[in-house]
Amino acid sequence: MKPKKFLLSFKYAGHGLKDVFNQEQNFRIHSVAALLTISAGFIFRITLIEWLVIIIAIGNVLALELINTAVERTVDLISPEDHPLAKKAKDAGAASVLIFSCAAAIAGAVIFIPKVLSLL
Ligand SMILES: Nc1ncnc2c1ncn2[C@@H]1O[C@H](COP(=O)(O)OP(=O)(O)OP(=O)(O)O)[C@@H](O)[C@H]1O
Repeated sequence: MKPKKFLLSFKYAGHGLKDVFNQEQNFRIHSVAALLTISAGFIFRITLIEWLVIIIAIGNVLALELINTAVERTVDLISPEDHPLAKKAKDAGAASVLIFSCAAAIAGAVIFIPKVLSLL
């Protein structure tokens, strides 16, 4: 790949990120949750392994939100009218975000609940 093309791919990814952040409320909610979780990580001085779990969880939730938005927009482009397959595609995309968000929330609870309880 040419260096210019490689750098342009970062620019296009930045455009995608900015656009989804501006357009999608769920992505903004997950971004705020990510910032709060990272702040909690610093406050509770979590371990290196705990940081790895948190960073992987946050990265995957946000990446899945971006992919889900891509699915939604592609479906809207291909099938502006209601169609049972359009619904199945969108609902499967939404379910992927839900599944990983639940897993990330459980991982966060396993890491942070004992630390919060130890303060009581
Ligand atoms: N073209 C379509 N055909 C059939 N069902 C659809 C279609 N578009 C959306 N739906 C369904 O309607 C429900 C609500 O969808 P809605 O349009 O509110 O959200 P979305 O398009 O999935 O996401 P967003 O609001 O972020 O664009 C979902 O179950 C979705 O699968």
